[in-house]
Amino acid sequence: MTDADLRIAVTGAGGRMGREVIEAATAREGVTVAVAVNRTATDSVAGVDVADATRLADLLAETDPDVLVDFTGPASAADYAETAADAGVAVVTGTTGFDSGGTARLRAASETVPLLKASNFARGVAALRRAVREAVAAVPGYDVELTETHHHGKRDAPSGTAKTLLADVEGVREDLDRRVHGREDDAPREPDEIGVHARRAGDVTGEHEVLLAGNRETLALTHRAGDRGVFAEGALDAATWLAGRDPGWYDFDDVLGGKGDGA
Ligand SMILES: NC(=O)C1=CN([C@@H]2O[C@H](COP(=O)(O)OP(=O)(O)OC[C@H]3O[C@@H](n4cnc5c(N)ncnc54)[C@H](OP(=O)(O)O)[C@@H]3O)[C@@H](O)[C@H]2O)C=CC1
Ligand SMILES: O=C(O)C1=N[C@H](C(=O)O)C[C@H](O)C1
Repeated sequence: MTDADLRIAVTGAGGRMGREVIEAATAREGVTVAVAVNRTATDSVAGVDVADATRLADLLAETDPDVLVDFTGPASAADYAETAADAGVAVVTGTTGFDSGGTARLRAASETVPLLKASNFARGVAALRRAVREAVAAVPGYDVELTETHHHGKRDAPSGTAKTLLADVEGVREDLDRRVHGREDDAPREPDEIGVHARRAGDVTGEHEVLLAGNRETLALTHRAGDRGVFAEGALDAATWLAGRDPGWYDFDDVLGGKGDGA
């Protein structure tokens, strides 16, 4: 499927990311917002009417979009994914903060429809993840500290991207088996720790830094998102790629790596 015939549904249409997705979609040639919903009453966004989210199932049945794009909260994202699965609509979710039960609900939905989940839709973060895995492997024994900074409206901490990066580090360094969140103690750092620091301030869009230190040197790998458009564009790229795929669980690397292209 190409951009030319992509029709999307947007949940959380009144939120920071929902608005950004609608604005990016209406600006992108060939993409149509078929449905937009929000929990609380919301005026139209970029000329797109926003309906009450309780009507989502009916609206999906009426309009039959290709992909539902969700940036909401973990409880609603799981609900919306199930509603989309019931309607046979593919799901792209960028929502973060799922517990194991929420993730299991998404996994169950992915047995019925294609579902793509990513904690970060910036291409630079995909590159950061690769760089982090390579760097961590290249300097065994170095201390690893991860710091993320976000706007003061963000609810979940640490960020979904931070958790993804932590899993990446732990996948390479099995000796790092203890996440230390913040640091408040009277003891030196232990070698099995990964320090995790979440900062919330002002309107920072999103920053992630992985610091490696040892052997009289430091190496810092950092990504800064300039604005939310970068996430919205990545989510639309993901939606375009996902439409028409087989049911299953996909991530943003599948889109960037071209896995399954032409299918
Ligand atoms: N993967 C990525 O690249 C990115 C992911 N995110 C993630 O996207 C999510 C949303 O972020 P952001 O847009 O900044 O958040 P906002 O708080 O600005 O918006 C959240 C939206 O979700 C809705 N919502 C939240 N909880 C519920 C619920 N229980 N039931 C129904 N609707 C609900 C809100 O509705 P209402 O208006 O009624 O409150 C609102 O429309 C977060 O998890 C964030 O981490 C953010 C940026 C990039
Ligand atoms: O809530 C946000 O704003 C962001 N959330 C995502 C996360 O939790 O990693 C991605 C991005 O950093 C912005």
